[in-house]
Amino acid sequence: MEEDDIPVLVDIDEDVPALVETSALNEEPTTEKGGVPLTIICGFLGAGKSTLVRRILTERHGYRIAVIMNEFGDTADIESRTINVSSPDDSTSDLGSEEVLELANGCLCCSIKDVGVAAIEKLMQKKGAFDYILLETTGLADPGPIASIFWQNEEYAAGLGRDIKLDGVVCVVDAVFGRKQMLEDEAVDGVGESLRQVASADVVLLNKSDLASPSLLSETEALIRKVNPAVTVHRTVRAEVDLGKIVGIDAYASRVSAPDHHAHEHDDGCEHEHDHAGPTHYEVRGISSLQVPVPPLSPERFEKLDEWIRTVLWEGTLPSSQAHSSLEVLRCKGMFKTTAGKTYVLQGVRSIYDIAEVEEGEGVGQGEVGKLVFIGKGLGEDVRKSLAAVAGG
Ligand SMILES: Nc1nc2c(ncn2[C@@H]2O[C@H](COP(=O)(O)OP(=O)(O)OP(=O)(O)O)[C@@H](O)[C@H]2O)c(=O)[nH]1
Repeated sequence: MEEDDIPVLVDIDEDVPALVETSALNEEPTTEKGGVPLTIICGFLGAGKSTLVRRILTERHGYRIAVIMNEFGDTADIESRTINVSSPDDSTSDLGSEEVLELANGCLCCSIKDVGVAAIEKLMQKKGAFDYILLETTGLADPGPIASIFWQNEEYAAGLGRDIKLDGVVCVVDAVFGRKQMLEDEAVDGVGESLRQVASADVVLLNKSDLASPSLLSETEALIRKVNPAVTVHRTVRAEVDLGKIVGIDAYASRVSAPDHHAHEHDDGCEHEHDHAGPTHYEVRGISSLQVPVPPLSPERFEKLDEWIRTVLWEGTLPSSQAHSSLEVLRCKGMFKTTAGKTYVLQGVRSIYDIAEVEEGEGVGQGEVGKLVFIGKGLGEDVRKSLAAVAGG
């Protein structure tokens, strides 16, 4: 082993050393658009999150990434975790809290357990050290609340999201047990965390695909798409995936793919685009998704749609309903046009949402009919009909 390859432990209170400049993730560094991009990695227990993280921390990919192990969820019953990123003859693998491990490939492995979001901001203040953050949640954590904290939004412009920009949520699903877990999983409030994770994800790695039969892989993938029609699925073995497919995807930017247009990778490594027509409403054990077409909106309809979204996301009810709040939107996204020819993109995580105009040619799906996708609890046929009536689809 060469001297350069030996990881160095750095105390977080000392200045994090500046790393050697390497190629940025994108041609245009996303930091210029405000904030260091952050990807949340969640996943089912034993699905392969650590395998993915270890790969990122040890492979020579040329990216400067800080990987943060997080315990933001319910910390009470979550075991303490470490990642072995060292070679077998290295004894520095066991990371304590508030430590940063600088690795030979330019990555930083940060352990800031139990100190909350502010600690990441603290890390950011010592910046220059890294230009991309991967946040690994525990196997049981619901990524939704964390995602909404980091999502760049006016509400947070002067707060926590100032230096960090949410790029996407990646969920690692076990190809062997994932389907069973999704179908059986039930949390205290009746919706399993595994379903919440899939519902909140922008990208799913269907990992351990070497161990699952082709039919199980197809069934699991179909279930994932039912829970989240807007997600991109990559089948992986030992979490081997081109990093460009999980980082720098800008899933919360005002540029989204048409929600029912999926790319997924087959075992032959060949990627195909699929249009999934079929039903537009699904329910899997409490989590449902709905999708409606949106023809070009007049200003009045646009206002009505905005009001609908506001009421559903903020109050948990339909605008016309006197009922108590019963709806919970975990994620929404979509794209539509106005009669004036402008294109808008909707992005939402829980109660936070944003409708932004996109430049002509910037968005994908230049057709006249747009689409909206909502994923969450209580989104039944009545909600779909109500949205369809407002959107005019
Ligand atoms: N055959 C096979 N084994 C895998 C694959 N990915 C991971 N493994 C193995 O599965 C086991 C669990 O993987 P981890 O990466 O530790 O999973 P994890 O999601 O971090 O697990 P927890 O943190 O305990 O939830 C390890 O023994 C891995 O070597 C894969 O694609 N195929």
